Amino acid sequence: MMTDVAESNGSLARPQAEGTGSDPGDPRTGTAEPLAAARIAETRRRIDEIDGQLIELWLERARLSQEVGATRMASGGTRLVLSREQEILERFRTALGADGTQVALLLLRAGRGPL
Ligand SMILES: O=C(O)C(=O)C[C@]1(C(=O)O)C=C[C@@H](O)C=C1
Repeated sequence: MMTDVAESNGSLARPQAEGTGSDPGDPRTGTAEPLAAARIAETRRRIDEIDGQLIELWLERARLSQEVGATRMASGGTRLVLSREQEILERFRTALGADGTQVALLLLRAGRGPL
């Protein structure tokens, strides 16, 4: 499947076009070379495991964030704590660069909702 990807500059980029002159072989792996295809399939199994864990962690984090917000608001506190959000944004930016900031913004939104 060809899927557009949002680049950090806001433009949409197409992944490297299929059919750039080389033999795609099996379209599921993108190679005609059996050893490479086997290695790709094996590595993809690990990628799928990691993606599953990321999804679980994403959902768990969102639930915990909502719990913290509900506890604070039920006690008369604020919905948001912006200094805490800054800490989180900085942590992700330090570890992952500008894309880390984007990830952290999405993580925060998944928990407390849009600003
Ligand atoms: O840590 C908190 O106080 C939370 O409410 C959780 C959280 C987060 O998702 O990390 C969400 C909203 C706040 O503005 C800050 C952080």
